[in-house]
Amino acid sequence: MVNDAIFHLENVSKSYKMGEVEVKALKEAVFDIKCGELVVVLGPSGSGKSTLLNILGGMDVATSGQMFFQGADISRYNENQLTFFRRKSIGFIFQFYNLMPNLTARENVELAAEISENPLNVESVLENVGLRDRMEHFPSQMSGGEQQRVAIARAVAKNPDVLLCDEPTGALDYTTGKLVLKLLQDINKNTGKTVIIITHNQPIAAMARRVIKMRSGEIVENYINSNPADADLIEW
Ligand SMILES: Nc1ncnc2c1ncn2[C@@H]1O[C@H](COP(=O)(O)OP(=O)(O)OP(=O)(O)O)[C@@H](O)[C@H]1O
Repeated sequence: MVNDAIFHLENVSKSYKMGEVEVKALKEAVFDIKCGELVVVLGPSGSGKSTLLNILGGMDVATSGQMFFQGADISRYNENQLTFFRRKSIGFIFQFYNLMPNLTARENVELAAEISENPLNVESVLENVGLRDRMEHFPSQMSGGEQQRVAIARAVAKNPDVLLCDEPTGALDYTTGKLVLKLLQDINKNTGKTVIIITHNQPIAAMARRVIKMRSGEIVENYINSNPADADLIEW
């Protein structure tokens, strides 16, 4: 269900100093993301997508501007508050899964659940991502798509309000990538969690309710798809 803004950004900028040179990776970003939306942040390499994602997820802080999460001004948070915010509110899904190689699928998910305030049942979450028969397998015994499903289960089991996905299909073949997108879309529909996917892959934007386009550090478009496509039907 889509209702109030979960993220509200006001003139958020991020600069990096490279010796004498200043790189403006994000320039005066202004937008809202509503609670329960599926959002695709789209842009070419170097456009500032990861910079934006790092700020949204509390992994980095803006150089200037304000960012509100559920009404709270995150831009004023100290390190401890940011750590708590990341733990409680954000589930991260990365291109290369970032699973612990020496832990089974179940243990990888349990580890995340253990440090969470209000975790979901680990086995149910693994079942819901289609890994009932894979729980005792190690990452090296699973395909890329299965590993990404473990990573999704790990993010979901924390029971965060937001799933932040950084190129979640980047390391997967076409068919597996589509299955992962479908899973993210289903989680968004069935649980109402806000899902934010960053990608350079234009056709993926069709599955989003909100599309935020970036170029050279700027938000150049921000629009609503009134009729988002089923992830199954997207082609690239
Ligand atoms: N830690 C950093 N130090 C210096 N410059 C950085 C840093 N991180 C990003 N940049 C620069 O900021 C700009 C935006 O980078 P960013 O990684 O956010 O883009 P991106 O759209 O995610 O790219 P890609 O799709 O290739 O990951 C680039 O010019 C990049 O070189």
